[in-house]
Amino acid sequence: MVKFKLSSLLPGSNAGTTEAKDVKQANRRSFSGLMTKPKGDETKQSIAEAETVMDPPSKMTQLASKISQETAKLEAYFKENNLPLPSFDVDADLDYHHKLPAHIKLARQEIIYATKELRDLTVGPRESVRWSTWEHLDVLALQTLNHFNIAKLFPIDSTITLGELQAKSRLDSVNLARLVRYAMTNNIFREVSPGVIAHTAASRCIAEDDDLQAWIGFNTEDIFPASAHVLQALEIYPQAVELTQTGFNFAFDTVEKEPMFVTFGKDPARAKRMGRAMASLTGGEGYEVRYISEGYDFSAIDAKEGVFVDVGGSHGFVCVDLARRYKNMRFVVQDLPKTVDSAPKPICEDPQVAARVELMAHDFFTEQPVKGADVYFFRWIMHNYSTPYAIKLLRNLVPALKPGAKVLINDHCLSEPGQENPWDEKLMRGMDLVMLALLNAQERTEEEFRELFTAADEGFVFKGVIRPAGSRMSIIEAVWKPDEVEGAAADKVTASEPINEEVMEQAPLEKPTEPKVEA
Ligand SMILES: C[S@@+](CC[C@H](N)C(=O)[O-])C[C@H]1O[C@@H](n2cnc3c(N)ncnc32)[C@H](O)[C@@H]1O
Repeated sequence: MVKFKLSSLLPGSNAGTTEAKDVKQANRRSFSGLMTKPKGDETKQSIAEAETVMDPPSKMTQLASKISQETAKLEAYFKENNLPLPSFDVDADLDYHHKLPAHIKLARQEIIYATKELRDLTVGPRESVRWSTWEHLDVLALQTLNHFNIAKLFPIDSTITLGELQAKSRLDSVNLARLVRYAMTNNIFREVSPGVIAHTAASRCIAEDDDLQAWIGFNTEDIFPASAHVLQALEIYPQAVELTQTGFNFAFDTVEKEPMFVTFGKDPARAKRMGRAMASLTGGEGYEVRYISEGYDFSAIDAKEGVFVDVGGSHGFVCVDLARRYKNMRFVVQDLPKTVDSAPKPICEDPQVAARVELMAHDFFTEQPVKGADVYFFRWIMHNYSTPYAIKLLRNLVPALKPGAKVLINDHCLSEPGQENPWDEKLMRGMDLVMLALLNAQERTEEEFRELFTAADEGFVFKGVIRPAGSRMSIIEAVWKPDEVEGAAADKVTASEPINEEVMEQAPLEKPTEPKVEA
């Protein structure tokens, strides 16, 4: 930040130059009350006073005070409510953010942004850039420790020597020690005395949370190698739209052979890990499924026992959540045969819910078989595809759509740079790059979603985007030919009719159809 000195306005300085005029202007705007020209000793005194007055706190000081103020708010809340203070200790509350009211969540967020900014300023630009290139080593340590199940090898409430830990693991002593000790720099494990390891809150999460382990496995063993091959993919295929020309394909030797989902379909363990990873993310802050049931009003559809189709709905957790809230709607969860086969059966312990949620094998690159449903829902599907493929998915709905049918996309909706809070911006733009690495796909802005529907068919009327408060994801809505809703045409299938039995009984597809993008 350039700081102008009042002394530069005095006789003998470069007053009269353009630069000096600009300086005057700058000062006049900020400090109009100081512009009467002082004389003699008064001059010096006034300058000293003026400089004291005009010296605003530096960016660093502002950030430090913000951190201090917001931390005081957060801590006061913990104390007033007898909650344990955040800590790295093994018995810490692992998800305390869930318990905070909105204004305290805001204070927590402010601390997160301000600490990052203050740290970056303090480290300085050159050193920040230099060492940001080593962030993959955090991933490397997490990958290996998770893969070799190190966190599970000793009880949460006890300690273990590195020697004992090595005896229980497949890693040799040198590699085990260096990986564990690197992880400690991120508060995963701690060394209570030389060579003696204990759990921390973070290593306890890894030891106890199977979905989190799957999330780490999927990210570090699938996304991490894929990311490391994006450069190679972009060198050869700079247009980056095809599903078989991605970083993932280069990493796993499937270039021009098969898209990632086909590879996963052939490997049940890997597919299951991805499914559990998605479940872990869905429990993560800002991604909870409740934002769909709370953020969008389905009561009119519920009242008429309407049908909701979750296209690419994995194991149906969105439908189960909706069915718990809406007691009359019926649900069809569509996914690839192997995913459908691996879904829990029954899909939920509550029979009233389970009876209304049906699983169906369907390849969304083929025509939609459930005709006349009220809602076709795509959660984390459109962002898996570049525009030509995403258009194809929407077009595959068209023969099934009745006037007034809703198409809801639940994805991130990117804002202009700088509009999101810095944490959300980083995560959402991170997801955009993950999509590039795995599938040559992308996150989209509202305008890009609008264009997607327009390009798919002019019968789609774009309605806009809802972003429930607290959610990182948005609900993007289009309605099929809403002007034709009046009269008999409105319901090709009446809402109270059962879902087309023929469709529900169709043989599961053996293999997903690989789409060919039209030129
Ligand atoms: C990123 S996951 C999203 C899952 C779920 N919608 C959610 O919100 O977590 C993508 C899903 O699409 C499914 N999928 C991939 N290709 C498909 C295809 N051709 N037809 C149907 N489902 C497919 C995958 O099996 C996976 O469950």
